[in-house]
Amino acid sequence: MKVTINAAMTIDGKIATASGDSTISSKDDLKRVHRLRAGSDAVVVGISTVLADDPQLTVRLVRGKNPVRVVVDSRGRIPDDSQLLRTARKVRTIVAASMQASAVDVERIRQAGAEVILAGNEAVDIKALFSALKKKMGFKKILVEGGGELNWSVLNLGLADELIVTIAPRVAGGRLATTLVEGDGYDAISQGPKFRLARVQKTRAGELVLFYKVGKNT
Ligand SMILES: NC(=O)c1ccc[n+]([C@@H]2O[C@H](COP(=O)([O-])OP(=O)(O)OC[C@H]3O[C@@H](n4cnc5c(N)ncnc54)[C@H](O)[C@@H]3O)[C@@H](O)[C@H]2O)c1
Ligand SMILES: Nc1nc(=O)c(N)c(NC[C@H](O)[C@H](O)[C@H](O)COP(=O)(O)O)[nH]1
Repeated sequence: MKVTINAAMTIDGKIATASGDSTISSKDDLKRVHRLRAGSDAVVVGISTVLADDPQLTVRLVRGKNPVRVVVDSRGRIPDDSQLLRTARKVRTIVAASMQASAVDVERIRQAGAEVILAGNEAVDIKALFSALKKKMGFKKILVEGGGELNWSVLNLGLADELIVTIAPRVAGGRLATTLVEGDGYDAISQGPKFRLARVQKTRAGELVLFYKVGKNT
């Protein structure tokens, strides 16, 4: 199973401002993201992205099929009025929760038409989730669209094969702004995974799109 992380960030490495604005990619770059989605079996985001962006996670800007939408949501907090749950009967949607989710919320999410996968006691067990997506659902290509906490988990667990980052000609600043990779972080730079730059694209909007192959954590 191939796992790709895709995100857009400012020159100073932010994927959202401290107040949650993540309007970063140009229209051209968003078309590339939608093409990426159309070529993926599933697109995965963290619950904080859902709460901040209320995303549809569908293919709209180009022709192509919708991927299955997966939300990593340990406590089952996804709102009933979220676009994802409101359209869960039209576009297959999976909520990955942990034992922290109440039976009431699990049932509420199922009633909305989404499937629930339980994996993990506290945080969602991402390794177990990805294994289920591969073995139970037969998914071959997973697109992780953030945010920063989910990107950390996927990278730190060594689950990512590719990282695609769009650097927009913008600066967000803000010591509390969300960065590309959040989480506990490494003490030493050398502890983190290594990346091989495979391709660089420049867009008409002056963005740089960097395509990395992910090595294993050293
Ligand atoms: N610019 C971009 O490309 C981009 C992409 C996605 C999100 N964003 C922005 O990022 C922000 C959200 O990012 P974030 O880092 O706060 O949260 P996130 O979207 O990565 O969600 C993290 C949350 O998911 C849940 N979770 C459960 N198990 C987990 C696990 N094993 N690993 C990680 N998370 C787990 C936890 O509640 C955790 O706090 C929003 O402002 C959004 O707009 C930007
Ligand atoms: N590549 C990229 N550039 C951005 O500028 C941005 N904000 C995101 N954010 C990732 C997130 O998962 C969803 O792309 C958005 O929340 C919007 O998703 P929709 O258009 O509603 O499907 N991703």
